[in-house]
Amino acid sequence: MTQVFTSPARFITFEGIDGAGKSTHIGFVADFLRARGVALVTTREPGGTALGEKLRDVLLHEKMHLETEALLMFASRREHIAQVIAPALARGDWVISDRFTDASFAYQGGGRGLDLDKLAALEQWVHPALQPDLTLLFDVPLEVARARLDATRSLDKFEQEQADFFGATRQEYLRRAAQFPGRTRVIDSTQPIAAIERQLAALLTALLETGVAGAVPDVSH
Ligand SMILES: Nc1ncnc2c1ncn2[C@@H]1O[C@H](COP(=O)(O)OP(=O)(O)O)[C@@H](O)[C@H]1O
Ligand SMILES: Cc1cn([C@H]2C[C@H](O)[C@@H](COP(=O)(O)OP(=O)(O)O)O2)c(=O)[nH]c1=O
Repeated sequence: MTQVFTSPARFITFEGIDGAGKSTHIGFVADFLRARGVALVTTREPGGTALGEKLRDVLLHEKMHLETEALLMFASRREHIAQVIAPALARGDWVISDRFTDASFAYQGGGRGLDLDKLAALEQWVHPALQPDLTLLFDVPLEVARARLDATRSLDKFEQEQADFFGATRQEYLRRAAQFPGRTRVIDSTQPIAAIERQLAALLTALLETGVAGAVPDVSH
């Protein structure tokens, strides 16, 4: 089925602790939307621009002061918004970003303990008027995420953190989800991939048809 989709552009972000399954599902969501005529850009943070990818390399592999880390995340984000996100939305394209500002609250705020007021000030500075229209938070217990990571890849600076770091990161993600229920949908990422895909398909169908994603459906039966 192909249809020309003419609703306003949408900004969708994917969030979750490392190993929750974001990368696994971004391709599914992008394919699902493209098949329905949506023009979209997929991108990621930190990164998404030439400068941002250089900052990503530094951020993922070098030790630095916590506030330097937070500032570089937002510096990368500023460039990303200017070069990629804002122009795409202005053209009418949708944008799917693997992480955005919720990740800074979760990792630098929750995980590392940076004062949330400082992050709120950076958020207000860098994107006072921009928020995602839909945030998909892939939520799993730490043990599940850790087992998935151990099975698949060598770990970067963040992924080498310990359980208490990811516990606090997950809690801050869930706090942000509760703070912004209008845009956030929490996906139980312990489910099989096929079940998660059914939930995502239902959310996206509702978004395309009504402009609102609706509640995460129960697909257990
Ligand atoms: N629902 C799931 N059930 C089982 N394995 C999964 C599920 N989601 C992801 N995985 C696997 O877990 C690993 C990490 O997933 P990934 O999407 O890379 O996580 P993230 O991008 O959130 O760090 C991959 O090997 C992926 O195949
Ligand atoms: C966007 C962002 C990411 N991060 C971290 C979370 C991740 O551990 C790391 C890179 O994210 P990610 O692209 O999800 O890693 P991977 O490619 O291994 O799946 O950056 C922050 O700490 N703060 C931020 O604001």
